[in-house]
Amino acid sequence: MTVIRAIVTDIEGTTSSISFVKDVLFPYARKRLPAYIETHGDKPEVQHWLHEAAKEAGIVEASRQEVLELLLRWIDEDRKSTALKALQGMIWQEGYESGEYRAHVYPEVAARLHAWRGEGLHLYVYSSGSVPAQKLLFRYSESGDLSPLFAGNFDTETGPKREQASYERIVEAIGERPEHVLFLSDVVEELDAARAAGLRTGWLLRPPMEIPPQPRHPAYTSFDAIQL
Ligand SMILES: CSCCC(=O)C(=O)COP(=O)(O)O
Ligand SMILES: [Mg+2]
Repeated sequence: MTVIRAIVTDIEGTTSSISFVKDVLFPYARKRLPAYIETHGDKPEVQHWLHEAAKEAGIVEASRQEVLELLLRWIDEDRKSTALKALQGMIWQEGYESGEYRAHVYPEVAARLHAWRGEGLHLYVYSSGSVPAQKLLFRYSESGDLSPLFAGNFDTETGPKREQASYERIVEAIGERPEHVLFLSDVVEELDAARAAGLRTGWLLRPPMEIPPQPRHPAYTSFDAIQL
């Protein structure tokens, strides 16, 4: 077995519960999106992502109301749109900073990340959530500030998570050979894409999910079970 030198981890369903993202983060952003666009819509960064959302939907000359309705629909559909994720991240910042919530991480995650880092492994995040949203989540986690443990972050600006080319870009960016990189995720299609790019894979199946008799990828119910 080749040595693992770097670990790239997904967030939702892997380090953190799906419920935290779907029942806390998404409703928080959904409720505040109209007012956020109203009050921050003239900022260049917000304008950029509103424009990108309209472009993604193929709407030419979209009104602000049309883009808002589009974004609300995308939140309900859990669409992994880079523009939506960027805007959600800006809104979530207010919730973290006001102490409205802290980010869920599974109980063993912080200690395991610290242990891997202590062993000299380089840790990265690859999530559909925007890079600023990823940094906030680990900074304001229930297990304290975990953000210094990560050497880098990747989001869908690197490419979709179910495409081989995205993982090829990530290993190139981190400067490792793919066989020395372990990708952790709860989504089998993401793991298939990572394996196609030559990475090692680990499938997180958090209880009440169960490991199937012949899993397509090495499967674990927690980070503590992962064999490097
Ligand atoms: C960065 S926290 C928000 C997570 C999010 O918006 C999301 O879509 C999660 O996707 P993942 O790729 O982490 O499963
Ligand atoms: Mg996931």
